[in-house]
Amino acid sequence: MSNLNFPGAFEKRMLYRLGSEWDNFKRAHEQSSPVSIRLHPLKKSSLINSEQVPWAEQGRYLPERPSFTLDPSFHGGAYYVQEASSMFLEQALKQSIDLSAPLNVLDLSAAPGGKSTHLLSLISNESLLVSNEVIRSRAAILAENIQKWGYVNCLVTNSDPKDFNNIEGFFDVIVVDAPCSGEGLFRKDPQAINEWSVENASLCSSRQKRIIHDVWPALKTDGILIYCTCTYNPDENEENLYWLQQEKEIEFIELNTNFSWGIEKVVKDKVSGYQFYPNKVKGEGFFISVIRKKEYSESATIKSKKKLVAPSKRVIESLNAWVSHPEKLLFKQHNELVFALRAEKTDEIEFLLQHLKFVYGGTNIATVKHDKLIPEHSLALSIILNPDTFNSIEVELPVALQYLRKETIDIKDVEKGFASLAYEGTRLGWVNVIQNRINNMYPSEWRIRMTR
Ligand SMILES: C[S@@+](CC[C@H](N)C(=O)[O-])C[C@H]1O[C@@H](n2cnc3c(N)ncnc32)[C@H](O)[C@@H]1O
Repeated sequence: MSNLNFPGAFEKRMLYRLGSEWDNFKRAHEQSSPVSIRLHPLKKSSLINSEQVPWAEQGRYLPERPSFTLDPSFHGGAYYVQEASSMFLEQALKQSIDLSAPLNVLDLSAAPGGKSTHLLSLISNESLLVSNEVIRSRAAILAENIQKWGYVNCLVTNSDPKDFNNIEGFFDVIVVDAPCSGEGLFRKDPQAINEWSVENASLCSSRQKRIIHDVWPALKTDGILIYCTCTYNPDENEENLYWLQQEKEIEFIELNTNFSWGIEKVVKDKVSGYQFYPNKVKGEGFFISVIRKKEYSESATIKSKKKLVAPSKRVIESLNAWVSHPEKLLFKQHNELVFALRAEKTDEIEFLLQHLKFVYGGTNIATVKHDKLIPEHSLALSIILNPDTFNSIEVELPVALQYLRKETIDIKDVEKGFASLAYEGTRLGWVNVIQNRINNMYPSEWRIRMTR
């Protein structure tokens, strides 16, 4: 990375803001971006011993960028590739709310799923995450990443922020990782420089205000709004929050940051936020602020129409053996598909579905075909699979890659029936072992096309 040409107006503003730090800021953009991942807390990974991201328990820096596409563990959801600064969400949550409580959490602008998978690792099993993305094609990628992460307490939706207007006082936490002018990504993605303009940054600022305004009623009194962007533009950060402070009764939550992390506090009147600069932190540009809603909010009355239907008793009895804690789940069926939801959140999910556009919910368990049950791919990747029910076949890298490319695989001496395929202890999906062959059940739409 070298010789980035910053837009003139950006350079002028940053020079004024950073003063003597400007040269260091520019120099940081001549270095390559640190590579970081966040480990799944319940799956295995050989990358666990890499250097830890100081503000995120499962965050790890890698010495260089490997080919993630050719690492089967990545496809099994053993880790998520995520920029380190944005993992600071963990501190924002841990320092502002009791994460052992059963919470309703909304990630409003969630695709491709970095913050949502992180949230699922942090909240309790009794909590519910609504992971929403307004752009349809991006919502599909989000659903894929959520399935790979394998938690059952999540609902993926494809709604506009204003659809949350009717879900008054429902959420304990709302994360708005707002679409922004992306100045903090200039190093990692120089294309962001070409897309930047004064007009676009100003449009982003107005859109962010509209998003916060639309989603605000859905936050409970005393609930937490975590607002973040990957930009330095004050109009999209502290100025927007200053506007919020003028409009609503709120309180900013101060976070403890270790001096050595290099994070800068931004203060404007009563507004406080935290800014990450690539010359000071080991990560990209980022802004985050944590706000408590102080004004009164009516709480949503959970009246659901109970549209979701249960599968037959016979199906439930069979599937009870497929999952680890069947007593904590409710199975529901839509056409041939049976999926599981956390029992205590089912009414809330039914209520939410009256207002939001459903994409994916809970964990897909099985397809009912005549009187047979065929395990769903999501179940293989999920943390609720009962590991004793199906055979698991551990394979080496070449076979794992053949499997992920959906090619024919040849494994000798395995029992007939459905079995999961695992690489370094992480399940990748299902195979069906029949007489003389093995059916590769990897989803066609997810197969990898890269050969090396
Ligand atoms: C910064 S990205 C989110 C990244 C994501 N939170 C993560 O950690 O992986 C912002 C998201 O906002 C979505 N978005 C775009 N326009 C929006 C709007 N008007 N309201 C809400 N979200 C919007 C984008 O599609 C994009 O997925």
